[in-house]
Amino acid sequence: MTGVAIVGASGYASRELIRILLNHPGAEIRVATSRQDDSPRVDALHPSLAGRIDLACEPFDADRLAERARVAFLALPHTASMAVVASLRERNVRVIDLSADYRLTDAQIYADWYGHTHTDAVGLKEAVYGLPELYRESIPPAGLIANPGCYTSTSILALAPLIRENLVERTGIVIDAKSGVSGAGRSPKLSTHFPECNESFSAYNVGKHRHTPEIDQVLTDVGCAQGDPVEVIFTPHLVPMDRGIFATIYATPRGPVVEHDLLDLYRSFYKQSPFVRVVSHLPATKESAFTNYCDITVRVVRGKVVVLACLDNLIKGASGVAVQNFNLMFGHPETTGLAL
Ligand SMILES: NC(=O)C1=CN([C@@H]2O[C@H](COP(=O)(O)OP(=O)(O)OC[C@H]3O[C@@H](n4cnc5c(N)ncnc54)[C@H](OP(=O)(O)O)[C@@H]3O)[C@@H](O)[C@H]2O)C=CC1
Ligand SMILES: CC(=O)N[C@@H](CCC(=O)OP(=O)(O)O)C(=O)O
Repeated sequence: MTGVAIVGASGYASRELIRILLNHPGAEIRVATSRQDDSPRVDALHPSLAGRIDLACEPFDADRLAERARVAFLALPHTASMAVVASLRERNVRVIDLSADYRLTDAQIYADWYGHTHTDAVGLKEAVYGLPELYRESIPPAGLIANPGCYTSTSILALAPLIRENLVERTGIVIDAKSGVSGAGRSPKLSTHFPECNESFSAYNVGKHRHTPEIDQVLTDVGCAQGDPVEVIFTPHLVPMDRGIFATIYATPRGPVVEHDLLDLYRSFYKQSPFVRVVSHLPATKESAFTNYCDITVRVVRGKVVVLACLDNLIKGASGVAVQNFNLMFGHPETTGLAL
């Protein structure tokens, strides 16, 4: 049994993570942290967990955490993660970071898109990008996992087969993505206040969303045999639903393409990946909600390739993939605990 710590236990991603780990035969949650003064019980923070966990939150303390846990899941906002990772790695605690702090390999690109200087160069070097479908071999020995973002997982999984096989142009790929409101986290903000977002559908951060360089970086790596960098046009939207990401992606083929051949390519590309379902119908967020699946299909429309993909932002986009990474790091079958 592996002792686990949940750092930032009061948030939405943590709630899902705790729910999954409570059913995991190889994990025991021994530490939960929060900055709240009164040491709240986890089930007081998340009433849906009532009767399932008997643990109170405590302030973050690396020494006390390392006495009880071999791995820490960090569900903190970006910049808060990089402030604690070194203290955990020095104590030999393995880290799965759900924030964006270790996903971009270049500190300057991080500063350009996040508006903060990166303060942990050692961690940036050590981090492994935790998208098992693409980096399964690198994850088992990793000390620090950069868990991918929710929009990014959807977009990267949707495009990886086309990029790896060099079937589409690498610039001018349009990713039109929509997210449910839980994607913005639990802390209240004006844009996610009920009267602002209910019955409303809006785009945001057009041309400057911080997931753009993450998608570019990973897809460029996926297609590195062919050299040219990938540059996507990524437009996120907020939709008035609780959870789910849906991406409609348009790419220009480099030569003639046939829809059923593309579907075969996707099936073959993901045949070892239990959480990617290549479907022939048009997927919907309801079909992947509360699961660790990413559902993908592909169409050819008037000479363009159109890929449609969706997943649950809190599970396959955050906590579920974090548990996939935990499984690979600690020698469990990748699907353990994830038959949701
Ligand atoms: N929501 C989603 O769909 C996804 C989220 N992520 C990432 O996962 C991480 C967690 O997201 P989510 O659960 O949605 O966020 P929430 O806002 O719901 O929770 C974050 C938690 O972190 C703690 N926290 C906030 N600020 C600080 C700080 N400065 N220092 C220490 N702790 C802090 C808070 O706990 P307290 O106040 O009790 O200390 C808070 O509950 C984020 O990095 C997010 O980008 C990734 C993919 C998808
Ligand atoms: C709806 C909404 O606001 N979504 C968040 C992204 C979700 C998330 O937190 O993902 P990362 O960890 O990858 O940043 C946003 O656009 O910033």
